[in-house]
Amino acid sequence: MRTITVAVAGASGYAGGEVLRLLLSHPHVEIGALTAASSAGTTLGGHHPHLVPLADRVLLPTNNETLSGHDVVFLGLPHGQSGAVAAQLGQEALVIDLGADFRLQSAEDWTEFYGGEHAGTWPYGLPELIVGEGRQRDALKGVERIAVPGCNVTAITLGIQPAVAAGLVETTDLVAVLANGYSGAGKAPKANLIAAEALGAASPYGVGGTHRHVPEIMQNLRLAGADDVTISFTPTLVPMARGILATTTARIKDGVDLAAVRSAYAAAYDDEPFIHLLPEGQWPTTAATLGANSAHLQLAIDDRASRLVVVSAIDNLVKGTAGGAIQSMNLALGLEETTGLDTIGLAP
Ligand SMILES: NC(=O)C1=CN([C@@H]2O[C@H](COP(=O)(O)OP(=O)(O)OC[C@H]3O[C@@H](n4cnc5c(N)ncnc54)[C@H](OP(=O)(O)O)[C@@H]3O)[C@@H](O)[C@H]2O)C=CC1
Ligand SMILES: CC(=O)N[C@@H](CCC(=O)OP(=O)(O)O)C(=O)O
Repeated sequence: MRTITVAVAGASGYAGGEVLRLLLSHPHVEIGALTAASSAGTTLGGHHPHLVPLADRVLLPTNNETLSGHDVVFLGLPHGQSGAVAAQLGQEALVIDLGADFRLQSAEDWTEFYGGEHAGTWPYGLPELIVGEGRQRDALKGVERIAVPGCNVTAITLGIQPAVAAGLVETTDLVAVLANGYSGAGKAPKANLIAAEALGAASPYGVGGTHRHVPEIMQNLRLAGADDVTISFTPTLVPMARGILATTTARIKDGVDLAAVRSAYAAAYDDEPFIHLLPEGQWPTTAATLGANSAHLQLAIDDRASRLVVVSAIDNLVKGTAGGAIQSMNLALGLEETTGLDTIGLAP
């Protein structure tokens, strides 16, 4: 197998750093240019001291000159910045955007939730997404562009899509709440992340159907088979560095019991290397997924409320971003999908 050269734009950020941490264990990858914006000229070690083998690498400015000549370019840039950078890159490189710019199919949704001009739509990098009778992985082979999903979207989609695809639940009054670690917000200082106020507190954000991941979740569940989707989604920031614990509930259809639901989830996920439906009675925790490209799921039926309850846990930076991105890269390049990725978490 030839060596794959990889450049990472936004290497000083959390998502770019996590791509590099994982790629350092990828057997076929050689790490090329690392770029940033205001951090250009500094060394990577000053931003990511844990990436010891790359500590002395100097960050370059982000432009066509520094990013060209690689087989793969990862873009870990703030929303709205990837379009302009990607437009300069030729088709010879596989470009993988970790941001939101190319995820949505609807330009109206983009303008409503992000504002401004929609950059376009790229093949969506969630290999396990159920699309009709198939999986999204089939659409990723040989592609030159990939849009990596939002991390909250990944946790919720993986949690509820088997029930939607199997027609076991109503899809017009889905409810999802989740707890989210701070790293999901990126490294730039933000008002709601001042340590003295946020440490020790759980605080909601994006309340009232305003979070920009709502249209992306709906897009996925339509692909999974829902004719009509409505979801009320509320994230909460909790004082942990990484991790997402999502609880998604849906009104269960008459006559559907837990055995039928478990069997639909087993059929959907038994062959998936990174998705684990836990044994009955065992509940997902973020800790068990930290550092791993895993999603852990568990199910219950709330009989009194007639609702299916699905709890899903991921590491936002791994299965939610960098790990999912590398899984999709492997598929696009014709490598074994699991290359360089593992399922072993970092608990406690
Ligand atoms: N954090 C997470 O859990 C997840 C993040 N993502 C997505 O990944 C992307 C990056 O997020 P994250 O790493 O958290 O953000 P960070 O704020 O941690 O990092 C942003 C990076 O982008 C660079 N940058 C900023 N502006 C520009 C620009 N105009 N041109 C080039 N580089 C620029 C920064 O460089 P400098 O140091 O010079 O400022 C930095 O390297 C976002 O789109 C985010 O939504 C997706 C899923 C999950
Ligand atoms: C804590 C926190 O703010 N989390 C972010 C995670 C979003 C994310 O990383 O996904 P994108 O690529 O779409 O930005 C949020 O919920 O908006």
